[in-house]
Amino acid sequence: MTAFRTDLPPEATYPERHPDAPEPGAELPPHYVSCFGCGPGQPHGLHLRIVAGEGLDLSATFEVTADHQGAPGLAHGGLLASAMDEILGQLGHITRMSCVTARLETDFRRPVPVGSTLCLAARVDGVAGRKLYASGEGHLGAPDGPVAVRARALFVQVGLEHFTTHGRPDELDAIRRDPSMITHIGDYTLNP
Ligand SMILES: CCCCCCCCCCCC(=O)SCCNC(=O)CCNC(=O)[C@H](O)C(C)(C)COP(=O)(O)OP(=O)(O)OC[C@H]1O[C@@H](n2cnc3c(N)ncnc32)[C@H](O)[C@@H]1OP(=O)(O)O
Repeated sequence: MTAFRTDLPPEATYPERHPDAPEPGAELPPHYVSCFGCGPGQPHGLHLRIVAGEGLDLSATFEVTADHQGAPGLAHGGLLASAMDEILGQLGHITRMSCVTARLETDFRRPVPVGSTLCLAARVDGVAGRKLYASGEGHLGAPDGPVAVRARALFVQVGLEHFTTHGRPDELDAIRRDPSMITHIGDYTLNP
């Protein structure tokens, strides 16, 4: 096991954009209505709106509000890491791999004031078996603005049983009652 690293291993390959990946420019559907990162039904969430790029990449905007403070008037680092985790995890939409985060490394390069818009960018760096390597940044104010946060992550592909085995029964029952709480595309159920 290559523990505690997200470096791309030599055996990694750069996958094709999946033929059924969302069209470039399309906004991705939230994978789960109550997701902290993207769920519209999560009142305390980040409400990221994530858009597919031309290749194996995504972009998003994150409006930093007073609810996201750590120090007075400044974003909490853990929330910035959460935003990066979300957009990096949703790269699975492009490769059609349902993944969970195994490792997330974050560099905080500049303070992020409340009231800022953070423009997020994320890309697949490579895939090795079940492992998907990804990286991304958050730019202050504009997609070419100064980098405030950088992240690199390793995601591991899992089956639906990961969620049915480990998820809390209350939420799983709610999804059984209302399957529209999670996103299905054709015969493909996104990581809930
Ligand atoms: C669809 C799109 C929309 C999807 C939209 C989804 C967006 C959601 C965004 C948020 C995502 C999250 O926060 S997910 C929630 C946070 N994450 C979690 O709860 C995951 C908790 N961890 C686990 O359940 C488990 O540890 C797994 C599934 C990650 C791995 O367990 P496993 O299945 O038994 O596999 P295992 O053999 O241990 O590991 C597989 C390979 O990965 C390597 N590996 C595992 N962990 C690490 C690690 N920390 N650092 C380095 N390497 C690691 C192993 O060495 C191995 O390499 P090799 O020997 O094969 O070479």
